[in-house]
Amino acid sequence: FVLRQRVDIVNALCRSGSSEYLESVLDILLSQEQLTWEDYQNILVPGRSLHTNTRQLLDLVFSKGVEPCMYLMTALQQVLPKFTRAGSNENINEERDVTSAHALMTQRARLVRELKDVDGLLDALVASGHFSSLDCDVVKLPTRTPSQQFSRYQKKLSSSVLAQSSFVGTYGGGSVMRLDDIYTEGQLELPQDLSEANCVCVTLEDIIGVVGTVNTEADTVLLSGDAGSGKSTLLQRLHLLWARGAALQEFLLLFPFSCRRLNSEQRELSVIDLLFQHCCWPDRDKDEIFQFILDNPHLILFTFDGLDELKDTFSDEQRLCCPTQCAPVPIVLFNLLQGCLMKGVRKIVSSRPQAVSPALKKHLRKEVILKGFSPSGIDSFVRKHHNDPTVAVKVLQSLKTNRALLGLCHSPVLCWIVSQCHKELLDGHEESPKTITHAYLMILQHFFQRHSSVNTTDGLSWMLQHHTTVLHLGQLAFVGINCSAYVFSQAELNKCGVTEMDVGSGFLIQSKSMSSNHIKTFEFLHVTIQCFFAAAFIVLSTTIEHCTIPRLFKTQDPLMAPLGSTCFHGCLSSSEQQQKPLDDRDTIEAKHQNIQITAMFLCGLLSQRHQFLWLQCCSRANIEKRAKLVAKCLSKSLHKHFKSIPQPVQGEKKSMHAMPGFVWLIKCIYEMQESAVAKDAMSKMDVQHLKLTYCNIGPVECTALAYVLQHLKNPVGLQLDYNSAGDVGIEQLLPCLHICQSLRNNNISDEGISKLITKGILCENFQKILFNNKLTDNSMKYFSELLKNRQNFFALLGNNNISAEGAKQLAEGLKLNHSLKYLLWGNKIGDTGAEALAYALENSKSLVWLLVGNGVGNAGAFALANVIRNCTSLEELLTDNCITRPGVDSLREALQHNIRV
Ligand SMILES: Nc1ncnc2c1ncn2[C@@H]1O[C@H](COP(=O)(O)OP(=O)(O)OP(=O)(O)O)[C@@H](O)[C@H]1O
Repeated sequence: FVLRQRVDIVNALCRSGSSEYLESVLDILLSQEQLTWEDYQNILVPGRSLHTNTRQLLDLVFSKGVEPCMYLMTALQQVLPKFTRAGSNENINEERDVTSAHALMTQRARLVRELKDVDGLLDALVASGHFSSLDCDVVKLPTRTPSQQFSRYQKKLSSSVLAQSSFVGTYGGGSVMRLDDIYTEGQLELPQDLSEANCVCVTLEDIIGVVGTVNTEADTVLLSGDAGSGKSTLLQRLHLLWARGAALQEFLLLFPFSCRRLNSEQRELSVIDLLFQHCCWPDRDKDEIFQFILDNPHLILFTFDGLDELKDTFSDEQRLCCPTQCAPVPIVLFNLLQGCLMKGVRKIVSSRPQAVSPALKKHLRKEVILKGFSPSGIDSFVRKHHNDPTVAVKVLQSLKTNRALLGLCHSPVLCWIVSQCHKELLDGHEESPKTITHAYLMILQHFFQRHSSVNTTDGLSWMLQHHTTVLHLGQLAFVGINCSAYVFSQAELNKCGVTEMDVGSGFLIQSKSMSSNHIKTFEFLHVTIQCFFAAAFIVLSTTIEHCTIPRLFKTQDPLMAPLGSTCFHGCLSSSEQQQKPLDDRDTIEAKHQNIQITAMFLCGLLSQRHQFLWLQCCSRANIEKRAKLVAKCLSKSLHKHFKSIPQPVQGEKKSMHAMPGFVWLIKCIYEMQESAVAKDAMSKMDVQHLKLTYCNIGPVECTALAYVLQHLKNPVGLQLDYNSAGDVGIEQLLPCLHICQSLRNNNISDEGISKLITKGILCENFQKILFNNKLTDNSMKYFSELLKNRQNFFALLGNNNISAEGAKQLAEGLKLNHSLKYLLWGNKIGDTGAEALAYALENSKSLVWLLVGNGVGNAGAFALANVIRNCTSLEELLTDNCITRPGVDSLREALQHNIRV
């Protein structure tokens, strides 16, 4: 019967599209011991189609012999009573015992799923005299099938993930914001490779998808991005979508970890402890659930947020392969990332870029970079943040007029600050901020005033009123930054004098935790806010050591000692005081990145603009002394940087390839807003060429760069390729465009281009711009104008989005230009565009590379034959287009002519 009716059985079990019937049959066969747990797993393979699973059941039962087949028929009859077949009915019906017990059996699978309150049911049965307490004990033994235990665990895990991911942490201090209401897509990109390709934007799904994979054998995806770029929030979004069943459904279990919290785990743990104790405890059948995880790694996803916050540096030296073996948590984590442990489980790890050492890169499946908000992202975030659309419009308008502030808003954390402080921003009492420090001071004042009984609008009194809170929180922050501690116990709060009232100011929030150990801990709203308080402490404290400030600026020095001040060591636990050996330049920078952010805030807080705040609570002499010291340290660090530049090879220009440390020092100078400091710092820069390629320069860095580079003694050639300046950044760079040579791969669109070109026409240095950006036909009129006026431009517009229409406009300018060598590869100008260009370029003698990859067909080829006839410099013309035989013949004929000439 099983063999004969195979098709009907498969159809009957799968007709509903749900696996409910199949699961019920399996449950029955399991309870009758006709199937083993192993059989069950072989049949019900998650992710495989229902039909295949059902066929697997039939094959297996058939191979087991007649008796299991009889049980299968009975089970089918129970689960699908209408499923009757001639020849089988009588037998089945004979054996059928239509009792209520039987009815219960039929409904078994559904009842098991739906019965949540077993205890209540048992009580009722005992009360009605149907059950003894002994019966109850028997029922309470674990009698669920493995799939039911598993789905129960999955439900528990997803409901705790849902609870943890629904709200955004930064809206602490009383206000709560749902992630759904505020989440705004950030700009996600794959790393730009060296082949000059356009940067590739990706979506949330692509983080796990195949796009951008560089090592198919590795399981770890890196999500990298600067401080406050939104990495934690993006992971939180992924968690939320998974828990809701809206994304990542190929994974049955998702285990989210925070490296920040893993830091506090002092015990040695095994993977099993890590999963169950730090994420979700299985109330029963722990071993079976773990076995399921081991057997199905492809159905499991781990996320690790903030690898840079882990006290230990990634290393692949200590091997751990056994999932039940205990080891220090960082060792377990590193072996998971490498795939030594639990190979096949997919991992997403987020980190600031500086913390990604070459050792880790070897083990990455791919990298995805989060670049903060795009201009439209800023718009949408501000609108989401304000229920009242008129307020949102006002905030956006005010951003339009303050371009430096708009630049800051590309960083989501700053966009959040600006939106929170919209009242302060819009009331016009104060100059609106253009430095990061100013924005953070604004949020400080905003939080204090929100909780203050006295409504103070002038800066004089708010700082005075709250300066002890700033001091307490500052000390806690400073101690933490010094030893990479971001989670604090109540005892640590007490040691730094942090009172309940200080906590009430809203800057500290209670840590979220999925761990089974429920000790209350605190963390700052955001780690950059911790850096800000640490800097405020350095300004206010009367007890810091003299060397603290110089040490802040020595963070590029590999052998730098910790900031440590003996008077604070009392605040640290002995484990915190143990500094780990510094072993690798990349990771040293990572460990010090928060110290660098602290140093940047210190520059801002001691700037002339903000000194008045501190003068209310500290002596003028003290503040002025510290401000002088900071300026001196900055200048010294930059000079040291310049001195390290090697002498040029004979005949070449002296060139400096800036390291990330250079960009940080420039940002510190910008925060100080003192042109004397900028001038002094630049006075020693003795290079002819400054290469800032791949330096992660976004709009904020462009503002700082333009501020400082204006003070150069002699102009340099500035190369800013492979950064993310974007339209807003370009605008900030205008004052130093005269020294700029190239801006390839910078996310520039038509909006940014008009201003750039107006200025670019006047800048002789500007020769090689704008390949691999986002330009369209709309900006070709500006380029046409530029080409008419400038004869030393040699490369233009490769890999943008220009079509025939744009090519026609450009042709106008090209007629008058005799310098261009490289033009328009990787666009989509087609035949019509090629014809227009061919006409304009008829007499060109300079072109080397033209129209590769542009969808040009035969008509275009015929037209371009003329260009070939006359232009002897051409090396590559029409590779990668759609030309067929007639077009090729015409080009060949032109080439022969060219060669003869
Ligand atoms: N996509 C987003 N939508 C809405 N708000 C966001 C988004 N990303 C970040 N934010 C806001 O910015 C704050 C900082 O972001 P987040 O903590 O995710 O940055 P991060 O990259 O993890 O920073 P760090 O490296 O310093 O830990 C968030 O608390 C939130 O207020």
